Amino acid sequence: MAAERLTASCSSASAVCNLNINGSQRRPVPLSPSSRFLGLPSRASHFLGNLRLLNSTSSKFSNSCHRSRRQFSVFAMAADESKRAVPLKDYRNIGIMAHIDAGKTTTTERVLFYTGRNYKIGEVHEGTATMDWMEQEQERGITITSAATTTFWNKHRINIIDTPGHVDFTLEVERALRVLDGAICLFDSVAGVEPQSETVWRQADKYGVPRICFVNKMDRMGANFFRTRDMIVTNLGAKPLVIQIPVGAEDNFKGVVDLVKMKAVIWSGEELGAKFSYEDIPADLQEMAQEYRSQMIETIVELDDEAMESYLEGVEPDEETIKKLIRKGTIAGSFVPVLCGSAFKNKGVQPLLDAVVDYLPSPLELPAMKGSDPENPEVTLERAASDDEPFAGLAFKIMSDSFVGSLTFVRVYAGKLSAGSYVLNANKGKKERIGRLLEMHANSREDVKVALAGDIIALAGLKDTITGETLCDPDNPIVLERMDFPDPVIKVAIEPKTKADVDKMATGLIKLAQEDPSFHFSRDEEINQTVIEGMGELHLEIIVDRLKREFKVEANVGAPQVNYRESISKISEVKYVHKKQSGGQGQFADITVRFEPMEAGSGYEFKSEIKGGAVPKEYIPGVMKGLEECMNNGILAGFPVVDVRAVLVDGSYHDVDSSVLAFQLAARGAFREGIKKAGPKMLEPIMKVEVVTPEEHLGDVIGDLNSRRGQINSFGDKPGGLKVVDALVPLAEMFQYVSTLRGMTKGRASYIMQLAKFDVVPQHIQNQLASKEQEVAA
Ligand SMILES: Nc1nc2c(ncn2[C@@H]2O[C@H](COP(=O)(O)OP(=O)(O)OP(=O)(O)O)[C@@H](O)[C@H]2O)c(=O)[nH]1
Repeated sequence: MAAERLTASCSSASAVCNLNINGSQRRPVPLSPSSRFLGLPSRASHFLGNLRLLNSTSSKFSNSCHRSRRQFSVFAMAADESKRAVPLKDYRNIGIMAHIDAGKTTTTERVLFYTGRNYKIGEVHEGTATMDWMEQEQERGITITSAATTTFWNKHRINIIDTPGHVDFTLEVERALRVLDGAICLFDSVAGVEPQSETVWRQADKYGVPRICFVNKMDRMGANFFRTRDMIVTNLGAKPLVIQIPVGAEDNFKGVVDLVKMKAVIWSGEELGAKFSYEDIPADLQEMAQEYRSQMIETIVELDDEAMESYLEGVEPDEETIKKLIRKGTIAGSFVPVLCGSAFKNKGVQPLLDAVVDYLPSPLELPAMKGSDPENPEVTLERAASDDEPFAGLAFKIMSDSFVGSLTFVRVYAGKLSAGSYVLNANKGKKERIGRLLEMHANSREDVKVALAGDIIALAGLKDTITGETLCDPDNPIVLERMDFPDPVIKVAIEPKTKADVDKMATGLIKLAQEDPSFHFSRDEEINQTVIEGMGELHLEIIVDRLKREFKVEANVGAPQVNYRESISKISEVKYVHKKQSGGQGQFADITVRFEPMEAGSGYEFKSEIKGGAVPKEYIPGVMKGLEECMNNGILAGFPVVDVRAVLVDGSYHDVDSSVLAFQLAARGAFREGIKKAGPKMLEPIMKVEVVTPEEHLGDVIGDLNSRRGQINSFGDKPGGLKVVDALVPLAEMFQYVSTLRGMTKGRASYIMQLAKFDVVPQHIQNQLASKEQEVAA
């Protein structure tokens, strides 16, 4: 099962994104009713099956959560009165990040159990035994995940925000990381640091999210805590701070040595709720425990002069100081505390929760949220985490909901939000009425009247807000820093099967695009075609499946195509004069534009260096419009042009004959000539691919990757006598790879892939793409 799930994780190329429902799409994308998506159930359903599998346990525990509503009501009452039941310093907004199968769901369920939800836990592994269980999941669909769950530990309120197990949907991870304050990073102690952990780790670095690591599955054959610790150094470039060491391993895993207390924590059994006790450190571990404790203390005293001085004089810091310093270093990102356990065998979860409380930050310990003034984007504004600040929150997820239509999940950064009030969507400049405020607990919900700074809340009935937008106090507008949504890398044409499907499809596409900024669609009336774009095959398969299931749309879907880009390699400067005199008023515009290559991922930028009104202000929008139109249609094969800055350097005008339109047309001419002179090039998405295969198929796997224009970067070993191959391969060569790999290795190999970079397309392929474009244009 693990291999199957791993395989499923890959083909979608890993996700991410921008909402662009109006983007222009001139070139027709072939549509063959063959439907690799709708007509080919095998692979699609394999993927979807796996997704359902992921959701299944959340639904199990979600249902069970209804049983413990009383606890929530207590909180809700306090919130109704705008009083804090839990001080903000005792909030922890956290996520659990992991490579697929590392045990995120199992750990989350244990967390919910030990934090007071007295229900029978649904074991992930039980479900995998029967297909019935997956069918049941199919019934439930893929929309039942919750985005946030609230629970309590040692009087602290812990909001756990979903980060999906499936890093294919990187956007999901990205937006979760954007709104959480700390994270638990889970590793499988046998596999160590796996590629998707590396990806999420880098994302967490990007958002500066403090982390603690939990080396899970210590009961598994081949478990190795210290190897995983070393991989945290080599693969992640992080500084681990070992604060526990395991007592035993594999079948003999009994508990942990807590290096802060210098006590062994031993569990009496492995059943749910098994008791644990603090005991003396076993004799055979005393030396090792002492060594790791010394390392821990030497690391942390560096953060505090006084503690360092005492330590040098031979005085060890006391428990309280040790905890304070671990907390300080964790929040500052100086190191990552490393713990271990076995979620499945119910060992190590309670100390993990203690570590969340002890070492991860409350909203108060993080820098104030930054944003900009919507009226004047150059002005930076801040909102501190406080109920007394003006309200500011970020919508980070939209979810369809069968009861209330759609739910918008908002992280409240500052101020209070009341049911029935009006807030400003600062990105759109529109007011939204807050209908119901719902506090989510897995799949159950509780109406509350007020949400406070630090809360994660679901809003029902918002009309215009999409993921990534800021809601704020209308009298104190602010646009909070947006999340990054990289552009989609593949696209397919989609055509409704019947007239009745046309409207339903439009409604469905709009709703899905609102939920998922990594999904774009566009409609070209001229060629009567709708194209959907996403981050990979799996991503678009899910979209098509959701159109079918949730919006009852039957559609034909074409084969996937890569979203190529065009760019330039050097600076060019052109003077272009647009001049026409055909009786009556003429047209005149004269501009000089410099085109400069920019760093990868920079998109397109326009700058004006006009001095002394050489081109009057009122004509500059014409130049901008002309250039922008052209940027959607590169000169090589009509793909969007990226990473280019266009600078309007100089120009002249005519008092009578100049107009906005004349400057727009001049800009188009300047674009054509300027890009031609700037060394135009075509770019394609390159995927980082990792294939895990039995040794006997290694040769075939490598030969096949080479034939796909792959560049093999490294080989390695995996537990179980498996080989791992790391390669960079163009996405265009990876369609259908899952079935080739399966055939080649009798289903024994698996792979994952994610977007690594955009790179120049080899000349012969550029020529093919360009001649295809010419055929289409003709
Ligand atoms: N032996 C052992 N198995 C575990 C442990 N934790 C989880 N598992 C098993 O590992 C498999 C994957 O666990 P999940 O909790 O679904 O892992 P996940 O990270 O949520 O997986 P995705 O949601 O698919 O990414 C299941 O069969 C679990 O029963 C553990 O501590 N020890």
